[in-house]
Amino acid sequence: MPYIDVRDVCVRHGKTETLRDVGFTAERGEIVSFIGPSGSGKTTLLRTLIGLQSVECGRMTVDGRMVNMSEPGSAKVLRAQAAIVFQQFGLFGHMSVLRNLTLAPTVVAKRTHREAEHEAHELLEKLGLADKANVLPDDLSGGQKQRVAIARALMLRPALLLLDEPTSALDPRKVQEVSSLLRDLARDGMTIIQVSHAMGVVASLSDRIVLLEAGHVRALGHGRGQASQTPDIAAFMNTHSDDPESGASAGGSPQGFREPQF
Ligand SMILES: Nc1ncnc2c1ncn2[C@@H]1O[C@H](COP(=O)(O)OP(=O)(O)OP(=O)(O)O)[C@@H](O)[C@H]1O
Repeated sequence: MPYIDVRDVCVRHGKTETLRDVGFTAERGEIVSFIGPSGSGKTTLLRTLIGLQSVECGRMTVDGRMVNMSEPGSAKVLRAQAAIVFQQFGLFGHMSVLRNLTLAPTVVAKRTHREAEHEAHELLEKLGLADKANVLPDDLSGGQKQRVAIARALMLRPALLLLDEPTSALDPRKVQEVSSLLRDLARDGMTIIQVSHAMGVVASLSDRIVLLEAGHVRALGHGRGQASQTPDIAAFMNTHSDDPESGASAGGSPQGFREPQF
């Protein structure tokens, strides 16, 4: 049984069907990328996975346990093991970077301040932010805020990490560093799901790709750096690989995915 098994998810906003019969699976330790045109439903699907979005139909199991997707507040199975990084980062502006990182672990997870601070300093070091611990978020660049937001999510030691465009504010070198960190985390067993417009990052990181189009799954791709991929995914990635914000040059070529095995 896959670690995540999502089937037939439908989401509606008023009269608009934002997601229609969406499904995919992921194994533990895999990196899954949601790609697709603007407005195709990627962020909505990410929010749905962590119980922030009401659904009209569909089912999902995580680690073999059923998540009640029709009641956002009841997604306890997920809350216990998932963390999300939003596109707007959502940092607490009046708290130092260090406090942003240690707040949830000390208050919610009841870890000691000493332990949480030690871990926070380690993560900040890893993400090239060692000198920013006592700085307020407003005094950081967009890319620094993005890395702080990722570090804060990692402080929760999630089994499942959800990321909405995790490299959008980063320069190419930082894209490489964050990609490398995500790869290491996945190798250690963390399942990572990202929404991304950065085709180079998608190509180099993804074990699976879900191509959304107008709220439904246009194609599912499987495999990192393998010989072929689905024509629809290849076409989408090739058309979007010249996007200057795509990070294509930083992360590798969009070519080379294995045939889908869903
Ligand atoms: N709260 C909401 N109320 C009404 N419509 C919404 C809401 N959230 C999303 N939508 C609509 O759902 C569709 C999908 O939005 P979503 O943000 O999931 O797309 P996306 O693929 O992530 O887009 P982008 O790449 O531009 O971020 C859009 O048409 C959007 O307007």
